[in-house]
Amino acid sequence: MADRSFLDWPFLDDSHRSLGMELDAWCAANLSDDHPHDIDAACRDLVAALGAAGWLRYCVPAAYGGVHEQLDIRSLALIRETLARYSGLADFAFAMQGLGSGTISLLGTEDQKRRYLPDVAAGRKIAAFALTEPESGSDVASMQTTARRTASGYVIDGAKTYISNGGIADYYVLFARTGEAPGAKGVSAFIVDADTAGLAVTERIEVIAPHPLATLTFTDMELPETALLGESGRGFAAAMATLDIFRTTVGAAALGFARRALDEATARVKVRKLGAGTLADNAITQSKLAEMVLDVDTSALLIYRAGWLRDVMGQRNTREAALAKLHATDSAQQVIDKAVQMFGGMGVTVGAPVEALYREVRALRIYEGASEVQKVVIARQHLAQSAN
Ligand SMILES: CC(C)(COP(=O)(O)OP(=O)(O)OC[C@H]1O[C@@H](n2cnc3c(N)ncnc32)[C@H](O)[C@@H]1OP(=O)(O)O)[C@@H](O)C(=O)NCCC(=O)NCCSC(=O)CCS(=O)O
Repeated sequence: MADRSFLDWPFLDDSHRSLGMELDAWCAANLSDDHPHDIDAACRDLVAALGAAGWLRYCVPAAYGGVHEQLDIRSLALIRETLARYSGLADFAFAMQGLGSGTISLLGTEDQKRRYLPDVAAGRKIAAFALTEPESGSDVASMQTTARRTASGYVIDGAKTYISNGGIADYYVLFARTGEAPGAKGVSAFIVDADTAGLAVTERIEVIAPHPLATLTFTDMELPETALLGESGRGFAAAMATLDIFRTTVGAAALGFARRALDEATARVKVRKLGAGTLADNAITQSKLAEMVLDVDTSALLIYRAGWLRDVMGQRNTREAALAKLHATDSAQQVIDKAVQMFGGMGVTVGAPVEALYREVRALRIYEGASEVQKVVIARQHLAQSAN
């Protein structure tokens, strides 16, 4: 049984304690370690199941079928870390409903919110967030996809890649250059239904922890004016504000993977014979276990602090979200690597839980801003704050 004592920490309240316990019970009854062959179908089923059970209601504000008046980062983090302990794909399905609707929750018009958010919360619409391009990953401001203004709306040309849910999404939140100014100030956000003429899924991408992922191209794709999401020219800030919420939850998913690895390793070392005792009696094993416990607890503290700062204190948490993502994803990789080592050959055997965790955790140090980007964000925030 995973350590649940963190639920009593002061960053969380009673609603989080019951959410953590109820979701854990749901996961135990409904999720498995199986590796499905048809990933698209498995994802669709997971979105439908998470929607039917009410967990996706945490992805949208209460006025549109959600639970909290505004997105509660601690709930999102708690859900991601709990799902990730049971199933990487279930965590993925949940995460993308949040990331792919977050900009609408933050900046959408009443009509846009009513059109998309209740369906996202119910699991009836699958969401996606289309930011990364073939020639611009970390450097968002240099994106090349264009949105040309016309009398009736916009015409979009360009490409996006590594788009999660690409190919199965019902709509995409798309970022494109409207050109008010060079760089970050000339980008706008749009909502694009997947069946819009001119949108094509041109490549499906296979990765080490399978999930739906694709390259999209846009050729003379016409959008109405009502597709604009937020103010024209403010799309870069909109993307960053959305990532401020969801980067903390990427850390939480990594934490869930790390907790599972620690549980698997702990159970293993208690029974694995070594000399007259077990691996758990060995000082080197104990040193590794201590480092794993330390990494898990520090990640949890950083994650729930980042959420609390925004949820409760109402403060911008760009710095804290970046710290949480950086530490939780990097250290989860190390926790899982140690667990694999404790399992020996069994740890790299296909189908072993720690083998799957080893593959699942890797992308989290890259997506929603690589570890190197988080360091840039943290250093800039630190320098700006130290100048005051
Ligand atoms: C690396 C970066 C942080 C660098 O950004 P820039 O140097 O190009 O831009 P800045 O000068 O920092 O900011 C420009 C502008 O935006 C405002 N801003 C910046 N951050 C925020 C924020 N958090 N909230 C609100 N506003 C913000 C800033 O104040 C400036 O405005 P003014 O000039 O002051 O008016 C950045 O490029 C970056 O974060 N890169 C990482 C990209 C990334 O995370 N990609 C992830 C893609 S999504 C994904 O991976 C999931 C895909 S899914 O699985 O499908």
